[in-house]
Amino acid sequence: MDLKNLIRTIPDFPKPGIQFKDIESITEHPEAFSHVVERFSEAMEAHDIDKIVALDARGFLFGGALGLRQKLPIVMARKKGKLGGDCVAETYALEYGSAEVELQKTAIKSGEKVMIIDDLLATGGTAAAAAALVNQVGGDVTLFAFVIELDGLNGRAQLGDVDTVALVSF
Ligand SMILES: O=P(O)(O)OC[C@H]1O[C@H](OP(=O)(O)OP(=O)(O)O)[C@H](O)[C@@H]1O
Ligand SMILES: Nc1ncnc2[nH]cnc12
Repeated sequence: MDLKNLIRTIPDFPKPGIQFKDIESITEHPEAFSHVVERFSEAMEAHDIDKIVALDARGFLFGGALGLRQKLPIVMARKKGKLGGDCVAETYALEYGSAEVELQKTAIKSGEKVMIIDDLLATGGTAAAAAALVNQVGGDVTLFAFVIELDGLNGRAQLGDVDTVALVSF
């Protein structure tokens, strides 16, 4: 499956100079989407994951599909103001701005092994903020999974020594 070739690039979105990698070019092809879920399934075999934390918004697609495939609970880390209930929050920088992400305090039980999943790793700010949230509520992040990694932005440096899988890099 040639995922790399399938992924559409939208030039100058959402800001001039950004080459936006559009994972909808994967989800609109069920065979490719299914291939991605199987690759993530393989990557998590070595980890005894208790829960999947899916990142807002495109990470929900992959986290949702993988969680169902693996019969694991899925929780959401969302942009500020969307979740409700008692939340922990972290602010982070993006390739094209900054944002704040939240997780419900009851989403993770102390000691649970967590996989964080998103469509894309760029600067690593989003994933690192999500990991900080999981840590704040007592969880243990043991795996990061991304469909795409943007090599030039050194996002992995933000993720410490936690196992990290990315299926395609640009
Ligand atoms: O590694 P980083 O530099 O943090 O960037 C990666 C994040 O940026 C994009 O999301 P975005 O914040 O644009 O939100 P969206 O998925 O809701 O469009 C992407 O889906 C990742 O979540
Ligand atoms: N180049 C990019 N394409 C898609 N999502 C992104 N998030 C941050 N940078 C991105």
